[in-house]
Amino acid sequence: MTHDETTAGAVSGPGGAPSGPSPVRPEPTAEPAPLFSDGIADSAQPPADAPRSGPPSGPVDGPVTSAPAGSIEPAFSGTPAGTADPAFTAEPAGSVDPAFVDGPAGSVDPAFVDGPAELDPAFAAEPAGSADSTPVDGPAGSAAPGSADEPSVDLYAETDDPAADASEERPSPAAVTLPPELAEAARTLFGDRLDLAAAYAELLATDGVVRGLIGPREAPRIWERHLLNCAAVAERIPEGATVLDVGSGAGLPGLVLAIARPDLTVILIEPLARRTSFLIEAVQHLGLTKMVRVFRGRADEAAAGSRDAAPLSGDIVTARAVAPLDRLAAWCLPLVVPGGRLVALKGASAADEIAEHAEAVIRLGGGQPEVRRCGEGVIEPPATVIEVVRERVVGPVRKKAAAKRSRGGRRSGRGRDR
Ligand SMILES: C[S@@+](CC[C@H](N)C(=O)[O-])C[C@H]1O[C@@H](n2cnc3c(N)ncnc32)[C@H](O)[C@@H]1O
Repeated sequence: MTHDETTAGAVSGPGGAPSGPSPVRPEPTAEPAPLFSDGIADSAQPPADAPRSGPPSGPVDGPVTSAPAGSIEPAFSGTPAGTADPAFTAEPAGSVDPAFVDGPAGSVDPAFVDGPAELDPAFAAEPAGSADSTPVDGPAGSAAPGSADEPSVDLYAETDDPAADASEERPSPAAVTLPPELAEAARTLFGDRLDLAAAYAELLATDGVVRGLIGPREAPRIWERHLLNCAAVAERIPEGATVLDVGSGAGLPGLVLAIARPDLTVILIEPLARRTSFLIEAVQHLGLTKMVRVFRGRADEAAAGSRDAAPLSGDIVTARAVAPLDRLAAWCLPLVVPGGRLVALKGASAADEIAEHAEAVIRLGGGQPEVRRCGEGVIEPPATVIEVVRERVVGPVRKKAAAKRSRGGRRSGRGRDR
């Protein structure tokens, strides 16, 4: 069932508002129930455990070309019109046309494009040496080397000098040809949207690299490390769900999920200008404007809403390589409708993160975090996610408690002084 006609109206209100039964079913319906296990995948994180397909079953169809089906524009770049985003002045020369920031009129909700951009000072999620470590308005993000959530740490770390990237030759789309040994897995995960996935892979490997969003050495590994790994998570998402992808970066996993699952409504939440520009263009290029929107801002800004944008919430909130589980829960649970789930793509760190952060997650209104493996029998190793059901709506407890404590403290302090 396709919902390509889905519009912005499908986005529900504040995370805490909805009452009644959750639209989220506890188990996925998109595919026969996979053999979920609570065991930990060896790791789903590139590069250590890049997913590989199962043994190739006979001859494959050969390389998938990047030409997507009919509705997709043949070329990603073009002659844009509009206003340049000053943030683009820092872009590698010639790699990005600033006028593309706003995209063709009407294709992306302006309120989303122009969302607040200041970065969370606790922006430690921005990996070391990120190609895009300069936030639009906020403080430069400092990296958390070796932080636990990292499928992309290596991915981004390879592009710590965007200018250097820009000086490189534009990567060849051929670099991202679907390896024959992954073809079966790709067909299973993307079905008749495989051409669309190929178009996105090409975009990542060309514009994504040129614009410093991913490292040049990622290009040949895009299928195994990124597309298939992210697409495998689709089995955890119920039919027709609204998915918010926090810290989408170049579209992982949100854009991949939108490609693999046309029944979804997807909102990509990303604060950095260069990344949101890429996302907007990618959404347009792939012909996904009816089901995917781009919100420029932080997760907490998306949850809070503003005068121009209603608070966002979704049945499922995804995140990959964004923050450790406790911080992720603080950012993402307010975006999840009660009964819905946070689905955090993690690797070998999953069990450790749960051991370390489960208490914090529960304090924040989440249920006991669970490890799930996705894509078993399709990719090897399967993708590992941590899932957290939003069981309770928890207000800004810390702030209130802190204020009370602080008032009480001052009172008792004054008392003592008197
Ligand atoms: C390491 S990148 C991962 C990008 C993508 N998810 C991937 O797996 O390739 C982390 C992303 O999270 C975004 N981010 C960091 N803090 C955020 C916040 N508070 N709200 C939303 N996005 C955030 C950053 O801008 C960055 O694009």
